[in-house]
Amino acid sequence: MSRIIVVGANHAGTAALNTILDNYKDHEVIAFDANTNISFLGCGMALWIGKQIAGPEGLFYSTKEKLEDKGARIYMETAVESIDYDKKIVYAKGVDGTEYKKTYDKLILATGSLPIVPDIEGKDLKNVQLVKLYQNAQDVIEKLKDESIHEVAVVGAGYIGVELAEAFKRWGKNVTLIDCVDTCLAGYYDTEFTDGMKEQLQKNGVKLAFGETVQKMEGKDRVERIVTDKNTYKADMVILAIGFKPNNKLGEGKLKLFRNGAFIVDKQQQTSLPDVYAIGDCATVYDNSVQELNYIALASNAVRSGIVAGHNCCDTKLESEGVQGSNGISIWGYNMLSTGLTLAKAKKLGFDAAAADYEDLQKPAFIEKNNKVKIRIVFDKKTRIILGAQMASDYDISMGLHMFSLAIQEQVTIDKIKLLDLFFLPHFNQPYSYIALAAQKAEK
Ligand SMILES: Cc1cc2nc3c(=O)[nH]c(=O)nc-3n(C[C@H](O)[C@H](O)[C@H](O)COP(=O)(O)OP(=O)(O)OC[C@H]3O[C@@H](n4cnc5c(N)ncnc54)[C@H](O)[C@@H]3O)c2cc1C
Ligand SMILES: NC(=O)c1ccc[n+]([C@@H]2O[C@H](COP(=O)([O-])OP(=O)(O)OC[C@H]3O[C@@H](n4cnc5c(N)ncnc54)[C@H](O)[C@@H]3O)[C@@H](O)[C@H]2O)c1
Repeated sequence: MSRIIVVGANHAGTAALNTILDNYKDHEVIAFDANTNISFLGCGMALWIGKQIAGPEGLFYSTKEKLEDKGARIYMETAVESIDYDKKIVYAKGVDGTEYKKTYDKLILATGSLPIVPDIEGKDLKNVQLVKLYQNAQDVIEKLKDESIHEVAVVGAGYIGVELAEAFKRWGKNVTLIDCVDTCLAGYYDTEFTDGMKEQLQKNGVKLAFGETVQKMEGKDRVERIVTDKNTYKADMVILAIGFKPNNKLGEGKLKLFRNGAFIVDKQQQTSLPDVYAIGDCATVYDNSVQELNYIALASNAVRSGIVAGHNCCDTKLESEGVQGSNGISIWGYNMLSTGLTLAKAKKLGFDAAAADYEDLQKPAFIEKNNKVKIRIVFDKKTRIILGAQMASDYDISMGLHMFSLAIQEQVTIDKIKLLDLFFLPHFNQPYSYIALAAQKAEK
């Protein structure tokens, strides 16, 4: 019986474990996780902190017991400290001091990511918080109950920062959202779209400090102020949310790394060493929008990569379809979605790119309860291939984005969308869809 060891049992690890345990019976399956919990949905953290859900209970979909019932052996609060890749041995240590030495036939690294911490003065002051783990959310919620905390500064207006800005306003705190670039969500949307989110944040009382670089945080014991190159803001709590980096410690010097340190994997999730796979936030993805390797830390990518590695580990050849980095956000009911490249990013990467934009009502004008919707399709002017799409509305337009994700994956041209058969029912949409109308505006 061959032995598969999985290191890390959050989204990617759990997906791999379930794939192996549900489909294959002739393997001994062992997993180690350094944390106390499995499968924590960080995506629900802002909803929990913002009191939009009653508690964290629903934010977990698996446990040690569930996985062990299926036949695995799961060691929680047990960190893998080193791996001898030549002898195929994993060395781990539990919080109680117990040491483990286990050989493997196949190894899956699912060690995830770590929040990037800027190396600035004051980063170790009390109430300077990261938000990644279940325990981080618990800490933040405890601190929010402290009535002496009025001013919250959030550094990084990416996905986590924007979602948490809303959550803190829901507690009635004064929130300053700081980003070094001059808008929010700049990695995912062009200015024409981020302007809508800026407006939504301001309308709901979030103070925006965009285009400002944080230089230090000050305070005696607890943080009191945050200093940027342009201003100083009062801050009783500071959230650092400036992105993730891959947790690659176990592969250093042994596995080939991407430019940001992620384990380079092929479409079967195999690393540069045979029998060693890497999945989720610690690994690269194949990005169909640029047709090359990339790093995109998302739970959606993590679970798919776990499935792929699970099958390949058990000798069923399965290749990833690649990804587009499809993503979405909903802030006080304003929904934004994107996939692939923004126009700005496409141009920066050297594509001769253009955007086709359209704005409309979601439903026919005779429907009273109606919402504005905005769409942008980014395409390559030479090949006409769709490179990206962005959508925004206070209507739930999320399903529309999936089609663009597939279009990018399959390298569809924008001209194919112009007369595409899109269903119509007045309860949902218009006979002449804004998706097709946007495509028809694509310059020749
Ligand atoms: C606040 C927040 C909101 C998010 N919202 C979304 C969203 O809406 N949509 C989306 O797609 N993504 C979202 N994400 C990103 C998503 O959570 C990550 O992409 C996802 O968690 C990656 O899963 P993973 O299993 O690869 O890694 P991780 O979640 O980082 O898990 C890695 C696991 O490995 C364990 N581990 C690490 N090193 C060791 C070791 N040496 N030994 C043993 N165990 C180890 C850790 O304890 C951990 O359990 C969000 C993230 C955050 C923080
Ligand atoms: N809804 C979702 O899908 C969702 C929600 C939360 C997190 N996530 C994912 O989790 C990962 C981490 O999220 P995140 O919000 O930390 O990263 P992010 O990449 O979304 O945003 C980071 C932000 O920090 C800014 N920044 C970088 N360095 C800075 C500095 N020194 N000072 C000030 N600002 C700085 C960037 O300009 C960017 O706006 C991402 O991959 C994200 O996509 C996804």
